[in-house]
Amino acid sequence: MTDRLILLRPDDWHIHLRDGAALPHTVMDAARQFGRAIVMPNLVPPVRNAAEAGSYRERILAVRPQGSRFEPLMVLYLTDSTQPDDIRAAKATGFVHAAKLYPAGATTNSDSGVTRIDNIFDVLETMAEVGLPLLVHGEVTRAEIDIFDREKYFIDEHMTRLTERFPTLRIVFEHITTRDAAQFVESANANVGATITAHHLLYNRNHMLVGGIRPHFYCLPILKRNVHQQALLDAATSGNPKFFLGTDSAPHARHTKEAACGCAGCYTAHTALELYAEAFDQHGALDRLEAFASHFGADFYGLPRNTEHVVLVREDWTLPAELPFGDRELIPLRAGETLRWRLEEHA
Ligand SMILES: NC(=O)N[C@@H](CC(=O)O)C(=O)O
Ligand SMILES: [Zn+2]
Ligand SMILES: [Zn+2]
Repeated sequence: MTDRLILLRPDDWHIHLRDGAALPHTVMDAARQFGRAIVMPNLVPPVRNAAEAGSYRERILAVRPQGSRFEPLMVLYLTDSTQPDDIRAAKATGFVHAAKLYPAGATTNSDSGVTRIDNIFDVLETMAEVGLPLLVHGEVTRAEIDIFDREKYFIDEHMTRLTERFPTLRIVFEHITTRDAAQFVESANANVGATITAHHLLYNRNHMLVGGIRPHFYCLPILKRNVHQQALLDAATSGNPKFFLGTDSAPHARHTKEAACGCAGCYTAHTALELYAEAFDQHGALDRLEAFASHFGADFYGLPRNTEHVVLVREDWTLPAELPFGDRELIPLRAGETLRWRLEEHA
């Protein structure tokens, strides 16, 4: 049995760092685990252009822990009024690495998202031309569609035609949660990849709903049934380079989750690698973890792989019951519970 894993330092290809008083906490956690992270732009107001991405990046760098070389990879938030020139300007910065499509109303802070995908086809054309990947929150938002089916509908109504219409555009189907999405990505062309979260590998909707409703398991896209969890585990551990690590770590202060109408998002950045290691270990695939966590994402984005290493040891330890979060507190996934793996401070 492997008790010590040395991995090339991983990157997180989908994280929410938030802003303001939250930022020192989220950046510290991300920087301890990852070399780089694709930083989601769903602030209020969102990160819509190169200038906004530049100032957000500065705010992140300002709170980076001493000695850390953690690199935030910035993302534009597409709206109905994004123009091809916004894409060109963003690409020219060198620090914007993608643009994100949030269907309006699909998830946290998506009110300014795109109302009709066809309205931004000229923008997508430009992205294909300049080589800026499109990141997609793939859920339809129509009220009559069941929340558990929204990803599947998005594939049928949008993903298929997007990949056909823009065959040279790199597209990341973010935080996939269904067997349908895994199959779609597998059979799509080589420009289509997907991120998979640790919580969708470790849990299914029973964990959220059996024996009481657990708000800290509530995220979007919502946890699905067990067969989908198994399909995601198969995809993540398959060695297929289209599937790579993206935590979708999405912090919300405790009082906004433990509420009558609680926010969507799980906080996993604090123990991301430990959680992924547990999932891969349970699936008998620890030998596949490094490629998923440290190779495939960088390769997909056309960035060099990291050169430093991190060490994971098999060792039980207990997470704190809560973490500080500005002047509030944050309940991480698995708060107060035991983890099987621990990331060592230094390699
Ligand atoms: N995943 C979530 O449940 N929430 C994310 C938004 C998102 O990634 O869809 C957030 O920003 O809180
Ligand atoms: Zn999302
Ligand atoms: Zn997200």
